[in-house]
Amino acid sequence: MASPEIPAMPKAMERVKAAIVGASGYTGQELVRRLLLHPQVELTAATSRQEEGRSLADVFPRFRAVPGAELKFILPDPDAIAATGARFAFLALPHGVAAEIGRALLERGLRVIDLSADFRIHDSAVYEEFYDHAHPAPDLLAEAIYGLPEVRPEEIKAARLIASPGCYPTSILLPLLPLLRENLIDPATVVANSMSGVSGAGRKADLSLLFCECNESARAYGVPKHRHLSEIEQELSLAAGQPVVISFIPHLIPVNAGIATTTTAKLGAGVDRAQIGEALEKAYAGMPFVRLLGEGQPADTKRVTGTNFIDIGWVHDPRTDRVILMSAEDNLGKGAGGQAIQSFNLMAGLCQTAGLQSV
Ligand SMILES: NC(=O)C1=CN([C@@H]2O[C@H](COP(=O)(O)OP(=O)(O)OC[C@H]3O[C@@H](n4cnc5c(N)ncnc54)[C@H](OP(=O)(O)O)[C@@H]3O)[C@@H](O)[C@H]2O)C=CC1
Ligand SMILES: CC(=O)N[C@@H](CCC(=O)OP(=O)(O)O)C(=O)O
Repeated sequence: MASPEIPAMPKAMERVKAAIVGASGYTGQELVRRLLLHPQVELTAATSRQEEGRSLADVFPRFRAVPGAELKFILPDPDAIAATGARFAFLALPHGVAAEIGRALLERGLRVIDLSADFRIHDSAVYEEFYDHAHPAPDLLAEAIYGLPEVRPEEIKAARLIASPGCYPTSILLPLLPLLRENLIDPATVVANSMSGVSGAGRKADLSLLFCECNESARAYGVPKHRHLSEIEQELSLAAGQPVVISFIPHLIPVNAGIATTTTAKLGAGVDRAQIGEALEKAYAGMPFVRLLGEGQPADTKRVTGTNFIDIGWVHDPRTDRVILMSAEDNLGKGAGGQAIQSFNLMAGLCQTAGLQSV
């Protein structure tokens, strides 16, 4: 009997060289974790002003013995980053700073995936209204693609500059967009309540974020005009084909990571509740990182933290004729670093799920 044929080993693929600017923060650390283990990426640069000269493994001991973690932090100097041969740069920097470094890297031929808010808002006047300073690079706004891979994959593939969405917006937009596109809800009635873990605020010293201030505690903040409303309303309005204004109430809860969002809206006239489930299925069938839980199933942050999934459940309340959408994601995963890598995979012509399959 002939022995079974041994499949040929795939040829070693050339790795795509990538840099992380702002690698010592929370989203930077998530990018490091994912990219060190990404089968088709070589991390060539990681920046931090405070950690310059130390290795990734020294600063983050959990990466000890992981190949590549001997890489040393360098200063966020665009020439030094470009000199490492990186073709892509992830910006995990505060807004305002990101646009300036992003421009310098684009000028040096890199493709940029920005995790900050700097390129998310198409209108620089709206950016200024919500971020309280003039836009640092308004001439680049026209080419930036709002990077929701489930919504505009083809534009992401061709992009030079990605504005990766915010954590709260991702959890609000993905459940709502299909319903607005299909006119299933009344856009004037949308209310979104979100709860975020403390890593959402970044890795910085802030009295209100100390353990004793946050632990065993929950509080609303940023009301009534949290800065994420600018990008949420922009994307909802595009989907609805008319201006949409919503109420959004974020809350801080005492967990390290995870966002749970509950969004409600009145059903449109004559809409049957079954159309809600159908629209979500139609929008996300086959999408690797959107898990539809179905009718009556609440989403739970415990099932998504550490992953790139967003879970979405829904229920109809016949007393108020409102649909209640329940979503959960990791703010550092699908809400930030994971989603940015999903866009990067598309841009680099890789499988969308590469490096993102941990559960
Ligand atoms: N945390 C979250 O859940 C999410 C965050 N985001 C966005 O991603 C970006 C990064 O967030 P996050 O990781 O939380 O932030 P952190 O505060 O945790 O990290 C910021 C990083 O930027 C570097 N940095 C800060 N200031 C400068 C500067 N002036 N020049 C160069 N580097 C600088 C810091 O290193 P050093 O000071 O040593 O240089 C650090 O590496 C932000 O725009 C944030 O709004 C988006 C989605 C979710
Ligand atoms: C808990 C907490 O403080 N969260 C942050 C949102 C973090 C985030 O997503 O910032 P981006 O706008 O860059 O996406 C906040 O409310 O400002």
